[in-house]
This record gives sequence, C-alpha cells and structure tokens, in this order.
Amino acid sequence: MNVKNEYLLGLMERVERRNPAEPEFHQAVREVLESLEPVVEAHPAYVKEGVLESLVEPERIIKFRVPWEDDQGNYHVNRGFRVQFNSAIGPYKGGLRFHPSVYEGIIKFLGFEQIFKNSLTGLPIGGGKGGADFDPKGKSDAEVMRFCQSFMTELCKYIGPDTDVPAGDIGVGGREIGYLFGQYKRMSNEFTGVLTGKGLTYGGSLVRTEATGYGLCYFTQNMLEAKGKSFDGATVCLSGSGNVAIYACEKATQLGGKVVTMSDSSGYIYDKNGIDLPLVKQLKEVERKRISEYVKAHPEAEYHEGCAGVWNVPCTIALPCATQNELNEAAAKTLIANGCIAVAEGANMPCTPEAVTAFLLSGVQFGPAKAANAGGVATSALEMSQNSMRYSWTFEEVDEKLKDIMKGIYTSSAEAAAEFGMEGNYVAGANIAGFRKVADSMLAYGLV
Ligand SMILES: NC(=O)C1=CN([C@@H]2O[C@H](COP(=O)(O)OP(=O)(O)OC[C@H]3O[C@@H](n4cnc5c(N)ncnc54)[C@H](OP(=O)(O)O)[C@@H]3O)[C@@H](O)[C@H]2O)C=CC1
Ligand SMILES: O=C(O)CCC(=O)C(=O)O
Repeated sequence: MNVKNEYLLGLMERVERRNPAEPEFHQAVREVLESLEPVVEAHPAYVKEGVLESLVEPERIIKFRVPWEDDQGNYHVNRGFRVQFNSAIGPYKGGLRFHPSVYEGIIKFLGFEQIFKNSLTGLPIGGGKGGADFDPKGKSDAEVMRFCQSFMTELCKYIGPDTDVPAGDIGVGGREIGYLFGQYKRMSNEFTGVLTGKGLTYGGSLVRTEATGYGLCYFTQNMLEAKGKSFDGATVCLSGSGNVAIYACEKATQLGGKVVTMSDSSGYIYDKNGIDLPLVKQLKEVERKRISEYVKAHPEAEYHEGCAGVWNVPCTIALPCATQNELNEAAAKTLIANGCIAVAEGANMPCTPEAVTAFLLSGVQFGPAKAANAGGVATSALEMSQNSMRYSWTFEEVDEKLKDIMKGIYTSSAEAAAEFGMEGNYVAGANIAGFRKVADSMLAYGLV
C-alpha cells in the first residue's frame, strides 16, 4: 500500500487477513485508506475512537439460499446476499447485482464504495449492496419472475423504506425491480418505497432510468469545464451497452460528443459515424440481444470479438460503463498515447489501480466512480423523497436536481483535493469528502 502511516498499514493488513480471497474488496479499501492518510494525520480522533476500524467492517451481512424452478421443471439453488455496510447517515442504499460472478467479496467491495458515493450526494443515505450469483441472461421472463420472487421472499425480512432500500445494478433492471417490488408488497401487505428504479406507474421517479449515464456526463462536463474544455466535437469511447452505457451515450451525444464504441461481454462495436442509439436501445432494452447484431443493420460499422479491445480505438474522452477492472494499465497507456484527455468511470471500479495511476501521472482528467456515477443513487434518493411525499416531480425538475447534485459532487471532490494539496486529484478528493460526513456522524454516535 502506498502510505507510510503505521496505523493504516496495519489496518489494511487486518482487512486482508480477516477477509481472505476477496481481492476486489481489498482493492476498494486500499484505495480509500491511501487517500485518507493526510486526513487521519490531521484528525487523530478518527483512529483513536475506532472510526476507521468500524468503517471497514460491514454492520451486517445477510447470506441466503434462493431456490427456484426453471421452465422445464428442474430445481436450482442460487446464493443471495445483502451487505448492510454502514447506516451512519441514513438507511442502507445500493443496488442488487444478478451475475454469475457474484460472491461475498464483490458485494462487499460494492457496498463499501457505496458508503462514500452516497455521502457525496449530500443526501441522507447509508451504504449497502446485494445480489445473487444468478444469471438472468437466456432465462425466460417466467424464470426471472420465479427467481426474483424467491429472492425477495427471504430478503424482505431485512429491508424496509427506513431500513434498507435496494435498487438495480448489473442484471437487475426495470423487469426485475417490478417482480421484486410485487413480491415485497405481497409479503408485507404494504405499498411503500422499499425499492427504487420502480416503474412510473407504481412509484418510480422520472429520470431514474437515465440518471447514472446522464449524471456521469454532467460530472465529466464539470471536470472538462475546469480546464476550458467540453464534450463539443469530442470523440467518445464507451464500454458496456447496459443501462449506464446507453444513457451515457445519449447525454454525451446531446452535449455535442460523437460516441463511436459500445460493448458487451462478448465484444465491441466501432461505428465511425457515431453510434445509432435507437438501434442499441431496441437490441438491448427490448430484444435482449448481443451487441454484435448491430452490424447487421450497419454493415459499415465494425464488430470485434473481445471487449477489452474497445480502448484501442482513439478517442478524446473515455467512459468505462461495463464492470470492475475492465480497463487495465496497458489500456490506459494506449488511451493516453492516442490523445485521450478525460476518463470518467460509469461502472464501479472499472479502472485497475495501475490504470488510475497512469491517468493521474499523465495529467488525464480522471473522474472516479464514487463521484462520477453517483447520479443513479442520488436520483434513487429523490425517488425515496417523492414516495415519502406521495408526490412526483416532472422530468425537468428531477433533471435539474440531478445536475445540481453532480455539480455539488464535483465541487466537493475538487475542494477536498485542493485542501490537502492534491489539486485535480478527484480520487483523493472524492474519498476524503465522502469519508468526512460519515466519519463525523460515527464519532457523534460513540462506540455503536
Ligand atoms: N444501474 C445503475 O444505476 C448503476 C450502475 N453502476 C455500475 O455500472 C456498471 C454497469 O451497470 P448497468 O449498466 O446497470 O448494468 P447492465 O446489466 O444494464 O449492463 C451491464 C453491461 O456491462 C457488460 N458487462 C457485464 N459484465 C461484464 C464483463 N465481465 N466484461 C465485459 N462487459 C461486461 C454487459 O454485457 P453482457 O450483457 O454481455 O453481460 C452489459 O453491456 C456496473 O459496474 C454497475 O455497478 C453504477 C452506478 C449506478
Ligand atoms: O440507485 C441505487 O440505490 C443503487 C445504485 C448503485 O447500485 C450504485 O450506485 O452503484
């Protein structure tokens, strides 16, 4: 770990020892602890009163069996998780991921990141995350429904509108949230804002679908403006073709950029004329097909097997929006050599630590996930507010609030970095700004 502070070195060693074989969780904790070195030295109470030790330990981990039946009558058992990481500043809040790669370490890394991200939004939401090692890909709607109902039959015992409010993430979109919400309502006999990302007919918020991708572009726009730059005329490379990627593509295009790539876990497309987004929406949101199908309608575009190659395409702005550790040091160096000036993380932790270091050292503006993709959870918190008020804001009202929140996140990250002599380092700035509000609340509570 890149710090001299003995306490932080010891704490990191303890995290690795107590959470073996969870490299993603170690990576997320290491990055935050590195950023906190100057804060801890300036404020010894955070160490003396055990705040940091508590912060790296989830308040609660729920792990459960999810039995379900497929359309052929075969039985399956998956594993479900909810990590309720930190409720110092509000009810646990964070998405559910359904993907075969899910295990406890992935959910812990995501839940840990969520603590700081949620704090940065300025809204009263704690950090949590959940999911299952279930793969919705290739399953029928009926199979997904049965899985979601079984998952919620257990999860409903531990969540509630003032306790823990899950939402979507990889593999959990509007369809899954509908099935999950329906089952919660049935089990609890209450119509309550217990999930976000709900459909507009049953308590969802306008802009929540678009929010993570739009917010990512608003954050990037703030970052670019600080250097007198903008999206206008920029070539943009995007990875992923799910919820975050689709709406990042839409907003980047509206702001004057030309998005030329998108990907899925099989490969990527390159369309030098700019991505045909209505086609991608049809393929991905409606037909649930592979991104390779794009070139059938656009033979002038290219499809390449292997998603990592997307970063070889020259661009001015790169927005990784697929998954963790998808952009490594070699890819970062290629982007830098090709003239990329800004990278902002739509996915959670998509850049490896070595890639982040390469960007920071070369002067590429870098927006870390905790700050750059916080628009999704911020709009979820706005959905919670609307549910509590039994009221709905217009699209324009929510979009304005989202813009203000992203500007606030940019400003607090930039100011915290500058305060500790790391101007322009938004990684350190976001970690410090997100940490302080949570840590000061924990100090106020005493040892709990
Ligand atoms: N949805 C939200 O509001 C938020 C999401 N995020 C983060 O954004 C990222 C994307 O989430 P979201 O768009 O919601 O998820 P979706 O399930 O809608 O889309 C995920 C996309 O990423 C691709 N992908 C998934 N796993 C891999 C992999 N191992 N390698 C390459 N590509 C992969 C998928 O391809 P394929 O279909 O082939 O699997 C798909 O294109 C995640 O890191 C998530 O945690 C962050 C903040 C909020
Ligand atoms: O909207 C939410 O509550 C969850 C968003 C999320 O999972 C994330 O920010 O990674």
